[in-house]
Amino acid sequence: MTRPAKDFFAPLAVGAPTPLREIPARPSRAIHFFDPGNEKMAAKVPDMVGTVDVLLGNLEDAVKAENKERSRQGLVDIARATDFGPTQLWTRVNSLDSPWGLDDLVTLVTEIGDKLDVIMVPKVQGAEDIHYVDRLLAQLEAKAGLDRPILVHAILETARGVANVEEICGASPRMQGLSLGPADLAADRRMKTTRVGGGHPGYLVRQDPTRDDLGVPQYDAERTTYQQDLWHYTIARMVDACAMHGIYPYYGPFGDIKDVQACEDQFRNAFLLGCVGAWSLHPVQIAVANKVFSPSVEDVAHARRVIAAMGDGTGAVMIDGKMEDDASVKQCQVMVALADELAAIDPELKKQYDAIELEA
Ligand SMILES: CC(C)(COP(=O)(O)OP(=O)(O)OC[C@H]1O[C@@H](n2cnc3c(N)ncnc32)[C@H](O)[C@@H]1OP(=O)(O)O)[C@@H](O)C(=O)NCCC(=O)NCCSC(=O)C[C@H](O)C(=O)O
Ligand SMILES: [Mg+2]
Repeated sequence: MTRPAKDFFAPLAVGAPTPLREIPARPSRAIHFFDPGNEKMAAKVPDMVGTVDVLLGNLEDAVKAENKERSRQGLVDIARATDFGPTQLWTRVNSLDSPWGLDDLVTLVTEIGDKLDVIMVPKVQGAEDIHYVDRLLAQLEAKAGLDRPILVHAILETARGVANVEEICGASPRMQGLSLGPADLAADRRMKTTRVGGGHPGYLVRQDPTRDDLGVPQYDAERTTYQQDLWHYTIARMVDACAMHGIYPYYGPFGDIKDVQACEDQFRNAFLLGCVGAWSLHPVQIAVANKVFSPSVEDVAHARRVIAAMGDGTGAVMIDGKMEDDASVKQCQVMVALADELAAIDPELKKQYDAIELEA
């Protein structure tokens, strides 16, 4: 049974901080993964502060079993030694059924809980996983004397998780957002792709055959094919569930590091559908995510024009031959609100948005 409404925002342990009523819209275009136990990667972290919205110390998949403790301790050391300024610090802990998940939570919250913004929980199956983490975090926060709650981000990477996506999003006031985990999800669903995210050339639709003068289909004639997005359905479900609960959806990883163009396309599909960011696995993907998840100057200029022309936001006007009304002004407000949030933390973007405004 879910908690009654009157108890939903009550702390789950004596001395734990009061849960937030609203999840702040903090820019998180790129969630950059690094292994805190990898000396080369860890050495790069201090210089990445301020260049990326989120730095995430990854303790789960991609960290070898024999290095789990080293990576956990590495994250504690980095968090203590680094001033993260405007950059958020997240972690991805090991799954709740693994030998490391409990120690990850206990160690990180009690030792660096004051530095951690969000804990990403992999392979979430249903509300029961979030309830478990919720109560444990409250106990640990109380023990550590934390004065603000750590937020929780769930990765959607099992068929059961997808089926339960709405209840996962609404399971706790700590829920900050969801990411797609396309590799684990593909395996769990028995999809026949071995790629880490992105499309597949076999997932396509084909143009109808042309016909000869007698109307006979020419099956052997060349026909254009159009590759489709394998992840469209899941991302759309995530976006609706997140929007319904006032939390944030993210595309996950794109494993073909060298193919920055296809990465950009996959990220843009997610952006257009409503996602606010994606994972970056390699430094080269940070710029891709920052570009894609920032509204273009043209879109911001257009949105501001529509808002200005619509006055109190009701009625209908024509702009450049197109009808704008109460609904389209709301779309424009989404665009401008995001631009304002990003401009507040990204001086280069601010300059671009301000310059367009002057020209308009
Ligand atoms: C993908 C990598 C293994 C590639 O590493 P490497 O071969 O070392 O790349 P480069 O030689 O191009 O690296 C150049 C330098 O940059 C450093 N580097 C590389 N990646 C990072 C990083 N993420 N953060 C910081 N620094 C990084 C290298 O050390 C080189 O340094 P130097 O030699 O001093 O110049 C590697 O990028 C990597 O391991 N990335 C992270 C992978 C990861 O986190 N995977 C887990 C997330 S995806 C997932 O879990 C699937 C999901 O859950 C699902 O189910 O779908
Ligand atoms: Mg995974």
